[in-house]
Amino acid sequence: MSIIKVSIDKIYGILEPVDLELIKERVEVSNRMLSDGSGDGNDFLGWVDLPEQITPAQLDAVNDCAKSLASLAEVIVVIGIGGSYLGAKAVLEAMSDPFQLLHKKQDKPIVLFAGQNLSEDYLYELLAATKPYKLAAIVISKSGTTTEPAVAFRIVKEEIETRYGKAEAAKRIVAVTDAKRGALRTLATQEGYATFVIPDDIGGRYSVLTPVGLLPLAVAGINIGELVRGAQDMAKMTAADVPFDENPAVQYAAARNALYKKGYKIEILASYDPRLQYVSEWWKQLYGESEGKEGKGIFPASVTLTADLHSMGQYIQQGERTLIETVISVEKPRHSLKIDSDPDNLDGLNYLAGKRIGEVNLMAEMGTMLAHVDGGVPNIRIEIPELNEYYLGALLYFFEKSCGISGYTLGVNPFDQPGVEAYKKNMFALLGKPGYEDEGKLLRARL
Ligand SMILES: O=P(O)(O)OC[C@H]1O[C@H](O)[C@H](O)[C@@H](O)[C@@H]1O
Repeated sequence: MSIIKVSIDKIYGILEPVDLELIKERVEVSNRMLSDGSGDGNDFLGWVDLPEQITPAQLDAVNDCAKSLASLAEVIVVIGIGGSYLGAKAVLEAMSDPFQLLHKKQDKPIVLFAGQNLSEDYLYELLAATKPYKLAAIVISKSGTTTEPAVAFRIVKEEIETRYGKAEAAKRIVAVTDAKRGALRTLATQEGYATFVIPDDIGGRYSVLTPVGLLPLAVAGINIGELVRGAQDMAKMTAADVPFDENPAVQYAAARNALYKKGYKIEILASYDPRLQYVSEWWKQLYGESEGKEGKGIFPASVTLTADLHSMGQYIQQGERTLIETVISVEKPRHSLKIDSDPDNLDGLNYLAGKRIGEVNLMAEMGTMLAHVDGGVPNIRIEIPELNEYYLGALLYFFEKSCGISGYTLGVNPFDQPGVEAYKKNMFALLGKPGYEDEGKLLRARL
């Protein structure tokens, strides 16, 4: 059995088996386009075979750098946005104890993120809170020119240099960027920072298994070897020659594209563990930037359950019927916690006595799935055995593969994001960046 199981039986009733049959061949062709490089954007396919190409020496280099940063700092600020942020954040949250900061003993450096917003207060408070701690930074930008991380890095760099001096700062800052291009590459060379390269043929949202994701995760004590091993196994299980019934990536791509054709235009990724919230955020960038173009594409949304059943649940059950619900279901909790019997039973919960919280969560998941299906929301279920590095690596690669397949099936280039430039142009013009003077005048007149 595959390490990830995709169940699509709960789309029937809304779709006929024939709807899926009609799309099967197309998704398999799309999968072959990824492996033979015959589709649009084929200069960005480096991620497809990346897992098997990662060598033990590369992992050692990342782990060694992580160790040296960790030996210098109690807090490491990871600066990046989009694909240079979400993969590391997703795995870190999924692997972490949400209450780690309350533990008296911190045996790993605390990893904080910056550069993923332009909030003045966020950055101010980050600087203030980290004052008592030994500090280091990892700055990540493929293009090396993205405004948000560049602004955050200027501020954090200044803080580190003021505290430790320029020479020591150069030991506490590591840059992950393009091999040659971009302001960050120039800056890193000039300042003498250690660097890791983001390969040219891997776009930001497909870069979690490059040093973009691996370095911050290694610093946080995550076993990146296991993460890569999971992805390696998933690459084999989703290869173009694996038949449809055994290949979770084509099954998922087929189900969502068949539903899209029938007018299901919003896909909600749901999970029943808040530690998966950022896996959903990572997934939203992956699918949103890959498919949302040329007036097409499923809108990726997410909910964390059961919390959102008490807010978004009403809409999902009875709102406009254009929703697909895709659930990431984790079979085994990391810990065991049982509900005890209470002699007074004032809360009426004795019927749950002896059950683990996980069993209650699973019944909530099953009950919700059937209720939503009955309400007209087709359900796709993605099961993983547990939340560890190996299965997370497999899950991330599964989503990447399925996303490439989905994009080609939809008829778009899943590896560009031309629409993202529009806001940047306006922001530069409004901020008075040289070269944008005329646009600036026009925009200001409209405000
Ligand atoms: O890594 P960077 O070049 O800084 O890019 C960070 C992010 O910025 C963008 O504008 C893109 O839409 C994303 O795809 C990218 O991941």
